[in-house]
Amino acid sequence: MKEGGEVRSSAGQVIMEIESNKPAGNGIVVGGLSPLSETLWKEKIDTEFIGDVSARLAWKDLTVTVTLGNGETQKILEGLTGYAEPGTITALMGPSGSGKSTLLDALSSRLATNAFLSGTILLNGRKMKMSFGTAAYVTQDDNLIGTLTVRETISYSACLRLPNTMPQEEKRALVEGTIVEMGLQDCADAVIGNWHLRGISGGEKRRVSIALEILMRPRLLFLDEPTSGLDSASAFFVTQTLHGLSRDGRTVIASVHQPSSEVFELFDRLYLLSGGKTVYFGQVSEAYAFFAQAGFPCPSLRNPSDHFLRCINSDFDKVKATLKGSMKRRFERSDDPLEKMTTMEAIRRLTDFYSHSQYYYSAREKVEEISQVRGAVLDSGGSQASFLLQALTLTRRSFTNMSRDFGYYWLRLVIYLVVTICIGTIYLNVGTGYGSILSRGACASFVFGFVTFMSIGGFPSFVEDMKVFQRERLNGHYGVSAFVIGNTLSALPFLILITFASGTICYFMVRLHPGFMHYLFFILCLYACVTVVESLMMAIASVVPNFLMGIIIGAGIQGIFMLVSGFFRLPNDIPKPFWRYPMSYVSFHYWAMQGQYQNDLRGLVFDNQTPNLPKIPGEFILENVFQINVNRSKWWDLLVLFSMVVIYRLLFFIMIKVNEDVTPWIRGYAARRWLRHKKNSNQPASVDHVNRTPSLRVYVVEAEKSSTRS
Ligand SMILES: Nc1ncnc2c1ncn2[C@@H]1O[C@H](COP(=O)(O)OP(=O)(O)OP(=O)(O)O)[C@@H](O)[C@H]1O
Repeated sequence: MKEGGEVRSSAGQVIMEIESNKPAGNGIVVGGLSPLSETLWKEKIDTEFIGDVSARLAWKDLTVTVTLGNGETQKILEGLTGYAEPGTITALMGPSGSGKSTLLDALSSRLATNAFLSGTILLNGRKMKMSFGTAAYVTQDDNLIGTLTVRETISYSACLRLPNTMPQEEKRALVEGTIVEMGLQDCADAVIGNWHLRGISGGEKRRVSIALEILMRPRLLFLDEPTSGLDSASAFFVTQTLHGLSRDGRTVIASVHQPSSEVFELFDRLYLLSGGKTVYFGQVSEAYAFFAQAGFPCPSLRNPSDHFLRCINSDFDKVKATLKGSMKRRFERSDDPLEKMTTMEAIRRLTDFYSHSQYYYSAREKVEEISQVRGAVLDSGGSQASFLLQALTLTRRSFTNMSRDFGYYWLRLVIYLVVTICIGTIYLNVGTGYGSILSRGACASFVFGFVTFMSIGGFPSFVEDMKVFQRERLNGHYGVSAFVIGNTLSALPFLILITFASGTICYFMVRLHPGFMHYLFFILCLYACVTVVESLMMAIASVVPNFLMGIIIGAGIQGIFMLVSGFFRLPNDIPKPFWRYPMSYVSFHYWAMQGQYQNDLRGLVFDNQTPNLPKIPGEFILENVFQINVNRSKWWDLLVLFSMVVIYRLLFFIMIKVNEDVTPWIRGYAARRWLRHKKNSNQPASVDHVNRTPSLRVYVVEAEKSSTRS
């Protein structure tokens, strides 16, 4: 390659011109990189292409079909053709349900598993060479950690993704540069905010979400409704920031709902959709003329974008149908051609007009032209930090969040202390009288059953954690193992504190079996149970992101485990099939009770029912009253409990993986089978065009394989 010169294909044909780091007209840096961006890209990109890592995206005859719950199929997008060039910002507009998000998802390989794609998507002339780090995707929801400040949020993200070899000052400079780029200087040290912390505004949150995605300097940026829910000033500021990002040579595509005229003017191109079809694609400045030519001129004093949406929003038909009397006559007298026909008719005319217009032909021509140019393989590969650095950063970040979020552990600690003081006062100095035998059993059952049960109180915080994880995971910030390790290590001190404090109160107030080893066993047993419940709830949160459902499922599972723990029904009396084998052995309560009974009763001597009868040794009670296997050491029970701690953490890991890989695969498989079945039964759906399951993860694996091959 010659700098600023030509690149030739093996056949000697000129395939593209590269003007490295050279600003194009009107200050747009096309293909060039700021020194900061270059640090991140140069090691990753085929040196043949260094100098132009800009993203040219083109899509041709794109159709998306989904399978619905009732077995029907529906076309959500139909034959869309368009392109996006570096240095430009494209607005996807259309009424609600027109397919904006689906188009963004299709372009960024994030389609749902029941959605099937046909047509071609080319990035730099290559079929779908896109993976986690290449294109950044800012979703509608700002899933951020509420207890961190803006600066901390961006800094942690930088540590998670920037290479280990990058000096700290450079990382800091990149963070500060991003803060300035997104106009977040004034709120850089303010917390994001959560249910108990007042934080930054909605507009600022949006900008933080965008900042996190532009940190790695992606060349292609997708945004799903970055301005929805914002007031006009915030919406303008956010769009202006995006406009600025595009002028740095990036390719920006954003779906927008009802932009003000100031916001609308900031976009370069407009892709107008209605019912999944293209109504208009071209320069924003030419849309006005297009609508006039199609017979729907924008009335003076009307915001053009409002007019375009008014023309294609069929909901207006329903509104008009409900008008009565003078309101109806007022519409009928209007000169506006729209009032003389239904919106469905207007949409039909506009789509027909577009498909035969010069706008459509020039778009196709441009798409062909872009498709011929084979540019750089854009793959920044997501995170460039080592696994160790990721795990360490996640541990630090999660620990900071846990220590600042009152609802995560502090509230639980308070409740644990209150409840254990209650237990302590109720069983105070339980002694060794005849009645204390049952009291000791009941106390142990309550502590290891109900007290550990309270750990489900952390579920809302787990769900918040999982949302942040899922956003970051989908954008390739780190892997599942690093997340699970970070979460486990950061929770450790809090769980130790909770079990140590509440266990100590309970142990000494009730005066359980005296002796340090007995005390230690009790605390370790409580710790293991609380940790198992914690892991169980995390595993549930990874697949059930709904508070209520998750808590019900968690409570249900624990309720069943408690039932077979050996207290509510003695072990030998539990029905053998299923409940005794395997359920009681699966229940962590069972092992905790077996161990704690031995820990507490063995070695003690209890009064008999009447004073003249001989005293009862603890071992006798264990065997004959609680039906405990006294030949097994209590330490074996503790060992089983700690193995469960490991198993349940692994379960958490496996559940995330299943949710990520297996569930989408099964859904996709079921949807494909259904489509095939419909085809065989000669129903309208066609599978001929269904050439792949659009799973991002599957795609990434394939992309990696093919890049290794090449
Ligand atoms: N995976 C899916 N399965 C079934 N239907 C879907 C799926 N994805 C999208 N749809 C349907 O396709 C239509 C277009 O959805 P999409 O979210 O793309 O619209 P949108 O223009 O982004 O809407 P909004 O502006 O309200 O977000 C909707 O009717 C939606 O219900």
